[in-house]
Amino acid sequence: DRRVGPDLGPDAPAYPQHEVPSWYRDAKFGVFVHWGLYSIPAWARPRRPGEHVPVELEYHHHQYAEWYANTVRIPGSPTRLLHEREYGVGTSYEDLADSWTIEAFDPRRWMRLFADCGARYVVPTAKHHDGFCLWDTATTSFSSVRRGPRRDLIAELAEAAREAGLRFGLYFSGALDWHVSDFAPIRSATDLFTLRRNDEAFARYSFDQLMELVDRHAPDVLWNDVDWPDAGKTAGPSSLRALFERYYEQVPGGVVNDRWGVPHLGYRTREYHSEEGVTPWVWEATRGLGTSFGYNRAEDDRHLIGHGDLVRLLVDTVAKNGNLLLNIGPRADGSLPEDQVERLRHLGDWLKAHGEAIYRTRPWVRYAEPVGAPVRYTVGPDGAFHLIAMDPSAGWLRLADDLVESARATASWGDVPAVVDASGHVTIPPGLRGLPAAVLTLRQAHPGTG
Ligand SMILES: CC(=O)NC[C@H]1N[C@@H](C)[C@@H](O)[C@@H](O)[C@@H]1O
Repeated sequence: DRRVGPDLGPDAPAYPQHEVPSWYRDAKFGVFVHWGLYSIPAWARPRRPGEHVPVELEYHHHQYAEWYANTVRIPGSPTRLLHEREYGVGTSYEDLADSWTIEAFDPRRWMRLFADCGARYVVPTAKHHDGFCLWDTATTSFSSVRRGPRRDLIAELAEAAREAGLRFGLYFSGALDWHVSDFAPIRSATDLFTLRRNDEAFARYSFDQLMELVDRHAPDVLWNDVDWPDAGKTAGPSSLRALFERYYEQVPGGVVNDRWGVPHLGYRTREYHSEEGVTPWVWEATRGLGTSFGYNRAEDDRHLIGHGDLVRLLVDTVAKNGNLLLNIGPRADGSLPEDQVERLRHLGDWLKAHGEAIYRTRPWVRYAEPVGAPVRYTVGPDGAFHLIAMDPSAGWLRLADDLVESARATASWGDVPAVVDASGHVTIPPGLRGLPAAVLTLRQAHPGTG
């Protein structure tokens, strides 16, 4: 029962054409940061990987800690019970704003870490569904400048990101803002579509907020979430069309995602999912390191993706023409959870050794083989062809027929020549068998260059 979008009628705006910029396609790896009031309670009912939650409990047991403001309002939810126990019945979620202190916040350290771990862009939340603004906005007093930290966190993050050589994007919750809505809590997928404002005043509010951020920081990525208020989807000075036109004018190398609810997008997004194969469109896989974007203190190492699986997730995504936007959920005080940092560093170490097979590459005509050892393919800007073995511990693999000839002539594991026999059997050097993925590079032009 997905709500049919508004009938935009004959005056439906014509949206600007805008290519996904090559910096974005070359970047391959970005860091998402969900940080806000929800990081104070930092709690959602932990969901074990693969656990099935019946659809009627989806929202009652929401695994996203950043949804606390909604979950806490569902009578009897585990979040409501925890909140009453820890904060008392009389404390609202919004009251927490005044208790937010960020004594451990060090934006330069964050950005140096992300850059050192191989990220090329960073996308922090400017405003999530709770409506709390992390920048010096003139549109509301519900912000990190007027409450709690009394600091313009987006400005500090923007400066630190660019100082660290990172592209700087912004996440914005276009459709949901629970501070300026007074609906009942969302308890189903249907509620998610019906319990939201679509009026002109809200469309203008969202437009004004996002334009403040565009005018002030010229973000390289506009990462809108869920949808946009319907009243902003028709013609008018504060319409989405006007927003895109102003954005592209001010940020010619900028890029938007695909969650605006109108027939305009930059790259497509997949959340905790992947594409099936190489796609003609540019896309981005996003997920938390665990089952939540906002920090969830109820999660432990068992809930987080394995170090090796994280490397293979990036490789698989890139081979399918995607980027990975990996989320970090800082604690309220601005410190970064050690188990998250550890995975980021492990990915960074792999990228330091094998980044040539990732950055600035493009997919080949196929991303993998239907049978045989799991491999992924990428093609470098210089024509170098990379076969990435996804299970080096097997010790060997058999090349597809169309690769054997060029492999026998030029293949190497880094600077170690590869041992390839006439049947395409190639040995994986023992020293590489402990890696999460090993890279065989063919330097010579090969069949089917993508
Ligand atoms: C598919 C979709 O609309 N997801 C919304 C979801 N996006 C994540 C990146 C987080 O920000 C969630 O809190 C948000 O609800």
